[in-house]
Amino acid sequence: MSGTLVLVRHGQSEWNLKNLFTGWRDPDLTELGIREAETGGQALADAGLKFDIAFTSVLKRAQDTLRIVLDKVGQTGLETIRDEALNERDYGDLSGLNKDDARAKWGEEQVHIWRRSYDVPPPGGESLRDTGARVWPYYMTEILPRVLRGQTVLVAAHGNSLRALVMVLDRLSKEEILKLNLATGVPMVYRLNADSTVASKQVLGDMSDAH
Ligand SMILES: O=C(O)[C@@H](CO)OP(=O)(O)O
Repeated sequence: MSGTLVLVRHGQSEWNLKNLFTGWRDPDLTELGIREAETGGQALADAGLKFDIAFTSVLKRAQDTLRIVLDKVGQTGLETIRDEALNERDYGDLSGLNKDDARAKWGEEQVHIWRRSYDVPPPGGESLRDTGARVWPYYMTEILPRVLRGQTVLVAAHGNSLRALVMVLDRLSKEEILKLNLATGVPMVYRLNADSTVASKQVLGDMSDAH
């Protein structure tokens, strides 16, 4: 066995609450989102996890979640790499629109296809496959080598950038990943084998609803 990879989706954001497509827009966490991050951080502290390095996106909701988690595990100021490769899927022209208004305008089915198909991008935006096309290489070159050297690495990111990673780690099919909604603020702890396959996966509590 080599190292440990912990993935955590940011807590609820203002735009999750308002039911808006968010993508690369940059809303803050809500009070609930802050509490979700605290709960996730406490679960990591209770599990006795200590990190060597953290990764996050360039968006506030993921960075704030990371800061709260690091505070809970007693590692404020841990070396952190921020990269837009870990950003949420770009929602293109849908960014900032209300999800129900979009359903009224384009129909339930079309909006569902944009939100949950594997390779149909929303207008001007990214599909999950497009998101994976930037997340996977970043994982391979920046994150995985550290885990294989035995480090414990924390990644605080987004619903869809993390779904792209979970798809590969859990060997999920396109159909399976589309059904998976990651809970906010709930850490997923992966222990990896030396050949980069998953030795074990533990989800630390599952008290939060996915959005
Ligand atoms: O709005 C977004 O950016 C994402 C995540 O909240 O939404 P969806 O559930 O459609 O992937």
